[in-house]
Amino acid sequence: MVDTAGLPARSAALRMLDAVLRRGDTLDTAAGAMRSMPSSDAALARAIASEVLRRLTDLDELIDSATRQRLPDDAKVRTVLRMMLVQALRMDTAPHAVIATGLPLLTGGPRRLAHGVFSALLKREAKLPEIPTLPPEVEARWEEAWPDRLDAIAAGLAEPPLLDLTLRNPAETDLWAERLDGKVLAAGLLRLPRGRAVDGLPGFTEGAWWVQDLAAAIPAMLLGQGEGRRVLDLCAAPGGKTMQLAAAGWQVVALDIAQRRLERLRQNLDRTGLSAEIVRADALEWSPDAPFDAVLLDAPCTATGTCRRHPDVLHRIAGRQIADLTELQDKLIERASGWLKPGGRLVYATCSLEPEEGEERAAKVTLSPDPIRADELPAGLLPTDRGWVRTDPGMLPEIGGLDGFFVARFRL
Ligand SMILES: C[S@@+](CC[C@H](N)C(=O)[O-])C[C@H]1O[C@@H](n2cnc3c(N)ncnc32)[C@H](O)[C@@H]1O
Repeated sequence: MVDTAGLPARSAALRMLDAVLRRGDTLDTAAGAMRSMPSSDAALARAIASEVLRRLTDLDELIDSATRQRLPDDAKVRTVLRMMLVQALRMDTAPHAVIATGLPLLTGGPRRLAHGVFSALLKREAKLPEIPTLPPEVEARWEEAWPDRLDAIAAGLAEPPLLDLTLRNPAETDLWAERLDGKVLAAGLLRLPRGRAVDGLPGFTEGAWWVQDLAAAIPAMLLGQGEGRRVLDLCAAPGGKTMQLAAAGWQVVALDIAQRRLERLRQNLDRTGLSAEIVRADALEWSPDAPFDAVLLDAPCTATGTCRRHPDVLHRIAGRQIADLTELQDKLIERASGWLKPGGRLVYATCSLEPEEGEERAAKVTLSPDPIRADELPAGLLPTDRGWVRTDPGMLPEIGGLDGFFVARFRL
């Protein structure tokens, strides 16, 4: 009997890939359209689509080696073949199951072609390289920006990331490490194996923690304990850093422009029992009534530093988006700098691997530098010569890596 139980997940993965590669949607947006599917199918669809996006360059090279005429980049048969190959070569799916759930996505000639190419490559014992090959434009960009880090960054992309949690109460780090069987990354930060359903884990319902990559936890850590002082979390939603700041005793004003993301911020605060004043506004037009002791600006960016969990950024982001965002980042920094009390601190962060969105923006800030010290950072990370933090997915490989982030701190 032909096993086609997995067909809806493959069909959804195909739609997700089409949305990302042809329409330029984010993987999150494409996955959002799968909301009505059973969660196990949606999770499998996302895993297949993510793995294809992570390995696209190498998958296409295999496909091209087995076709007489090059298939167009956007041909459906190419995308189906990418999915079939990634499942067989990276996801341990048995070839007969791959065929049974892949070929029904096609009809006629393309179906025969996919069958032939897939079988020929398997017969030839084709393999994908351990370390993914980056798409040429990304490789060129990062080669120029990080010539010594390029191989490590690509190696960091080979596997999806582990599951990092930030605890509401860092004093309970050992307790939650034991309950969740997690590894302690730093006070208040745990790392768990991937693939566990987050909402079923101990402590989720009571809001003892939230999901946040190790690198994403650094910016708020650099403002220390709030002791009742006022901080503006500028570009706050969905609120990972708002919760960190509130848990560290800051009185937080959490501002963002996006209503839906702010709803998630509200839900996150409700679940964790933490509080913040929520403001929905365009930061380019809003002004506060009184200056703040600190501003954390986690600026909108290309998010290329999150390429391990969002491999769509490897295929969607080009120079034009980077240029548009740097303009917005400069404006946000300028406004945020004007909202500080004397002696107040600004932390600027982006989850980007593009120096234009990090180092180049920080170099233009007119506030006084407030260099970050090694003892403020999780073990194994060091500040740069200028007292900034630069992480990339190839760092800390012994514990499973971390997202790419840039963080700088200034003082008025
Ligand atoms: C990197 S995300 C913030 C992530 C958040 N800090 C966290 O830790 O969960 C950037 C945010 O900037 C917001 N944003 C973009 N342009 C904005 C603007 N002009 N005014 C206010 N927020 C803006 C987006 O809606 C998005 O939520």
